Amino acid sequence: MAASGEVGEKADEIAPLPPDLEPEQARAAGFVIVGGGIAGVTCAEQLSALSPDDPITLLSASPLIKSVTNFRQVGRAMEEFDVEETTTDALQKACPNVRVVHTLVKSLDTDKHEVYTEDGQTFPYTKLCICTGGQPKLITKDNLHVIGIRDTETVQHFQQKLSNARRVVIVGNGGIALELVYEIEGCEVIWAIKDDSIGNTFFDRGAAEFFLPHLTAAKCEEKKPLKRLKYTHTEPSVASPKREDAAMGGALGPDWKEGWRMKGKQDQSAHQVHVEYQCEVQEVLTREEFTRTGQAAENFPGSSRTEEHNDDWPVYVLLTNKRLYGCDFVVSATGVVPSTGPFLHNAQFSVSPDGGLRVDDHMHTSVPDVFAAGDVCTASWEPAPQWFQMRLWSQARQMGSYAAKCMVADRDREEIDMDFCFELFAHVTKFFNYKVVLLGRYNAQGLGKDHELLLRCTKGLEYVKVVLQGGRMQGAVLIGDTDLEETFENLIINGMDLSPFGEDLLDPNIDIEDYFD
Ligand SMILES: Cc1cc2nc3c(=O)[nH]c(=O)nc-3n(C[C@H](O)[C@H](O)[C@H](O)COP(=O)(O)OP(=O)(O)OC[C@H]3O[C@@H](n4cnc5c(N)ncnc54)[C@H](O)[C@@H]3O)c2cc1C
Ligand SMILES: NC(=O)C1=CN([C@@H]2O[C@H](COP(=O)(O)OP(=O)(O)OC[C@H]3O[C@@H](n4cnc5c(N)ncnc54)[C@H](OP(=O)(O)O)[C@@H]3O)[C@@H](O)[C@H]2O)C=CC1
Repeated sequence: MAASGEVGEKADEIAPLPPDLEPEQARAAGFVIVGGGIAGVTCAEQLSALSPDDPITLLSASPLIKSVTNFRQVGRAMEEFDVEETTTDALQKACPNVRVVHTLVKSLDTDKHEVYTEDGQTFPYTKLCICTGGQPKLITKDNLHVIGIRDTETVQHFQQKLSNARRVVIVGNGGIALELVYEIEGCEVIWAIKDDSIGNTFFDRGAAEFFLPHLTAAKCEEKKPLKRLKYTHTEPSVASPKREDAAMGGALGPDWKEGWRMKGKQDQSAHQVHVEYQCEVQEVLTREEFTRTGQAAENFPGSSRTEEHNDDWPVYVLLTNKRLYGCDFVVSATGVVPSTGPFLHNAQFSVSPDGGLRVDDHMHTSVPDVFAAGDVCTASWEPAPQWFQMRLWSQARQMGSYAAKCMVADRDREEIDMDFCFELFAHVTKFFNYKVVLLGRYNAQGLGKDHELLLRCTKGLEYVKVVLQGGRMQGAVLIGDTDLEETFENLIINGMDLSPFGEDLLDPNIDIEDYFD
């Protein structure tokens, strides 16, 4: 089973070449960051803290930028925080040496150390950090019936379409799909996934079984929210997806559904989710195409829904299992493509097969003085055994902050150690209104067959899975209020031999925390 984050490849081509600028010359041009998402804003804030007298320019295509609030370090690698969309004034007030410019970057001259924008401005830099995020990787191009979700505008568009919809097809088995199938009410959902269990990106078949009843039940009563997010509706901008050459706004993140009504045209509030397992989309046809090609029910013998052929749907989705579904629109929740557009004209960039700018263990790209952080980059260093990259809010924050430290150290020609957060993968989130904590190689990613799993599950309450190899904990999935995350995080980091404990490790009658104190 594949997790979306694969272990990085060796960055043998990446050879950062610090310029021969004297420190004073270097200071004059200052730091430039492209992108006002969480990676870019965190990078700017950290740079400002480390280098309060140097000019820092943040170029962002979106008028609103992201800010992290209520940051809580809940373990050595685990963190929780709220996210807000804020105005550029707020950042400039908090960090007086940061100037935010609302503009779209068009190109870069890495020899001259200059960034060019579409409105004709030139920004020289000493050190540049690219934090341009990503865009939805859609199953089709330029099909008005197939939409992706990334920023505030795309959610608005989705919400508007949903309000008139009777049925929607959701494609993909990752974070967005998991959240949508839980949130959508008053609209039938056909969920098409490649795998044989739901939520494959985040958990295994056991955890999928735990969540399955929630696909058809009414939504759980809201517990205390894990995180709160404030989003402001924005006007179309240089970040508008309506413009062909535009960048998107900053990606949504924790609790992005709050404040958005996800209701279709039908009255009932219970979920109506039908999962089509082990299939992909073969074709998306408009009503006209469907009629023109003379499609008939007998062409789709596998389809269990013969009414598709009589009903007048705006769009039809043919799956590889030969099932056919008419629907009002399709959500392609099929991952992210790094937004590297303006930078790839510069052939010096080493790009990973997933389209990200390859960065070394100091967040340096293959181009001198150019760093990258967040969704746009691909971690290309030899990772610690229990860390891998996943395009997540938490990693965007961590990379942005670490990139800033590396930029300052590089300018000052100092050595810097890698941040501890890259020692252990840790993700705290919420699915189906349950707290979900993922630690280390939680899905035994890259461990081969030589590992064992310990499981504990109480239906409707909690699901705990531990991945062990050679008696040592390599990863864990904790669903529900298990209170085990800090202990397990320590056990993974310490690499203690747990074989003497056997299955007692998950015995609910043993207070495991006391055991290891
Ligand atoms: C619907 C949704 C829900 C999510 N939920 C979670 C979650 O619960 N937990 C979690 O950890 N992660 C979540 N994520 C992932 C998380 O939001 C992203 O990993 C993270 O926001 C990436 O941050 P970033 O700063 O790298 O990129 P982005 O937020 O995409 O920011 C990129 C910025 O660059 C700007 N830009 C792009 N091109 C240019 C250009 N040429 N010139 C100038 N500016 C430019 C954009 O306008 C934007 O401001 C979610 C993502 C989505 C889409
Ligand atoms: N709570 C959280 O932490 C959340 C995080 N996010 C993040 O936001 C980003 C975007 O989310 P999302 O779009 O869901 O991306 P994800 O990477 O989470 O999931 C993408 C899913 O789509 C599948 N897929 C890819 N291509 C196709 C295809 N052509 N046909 C069918 N299925 C396909 C992938 O399968 P495979 O892996 O086998 O290719 C995977 O199951 C991600 O970085 C995600 O981590 C989003 C929402 C919530």
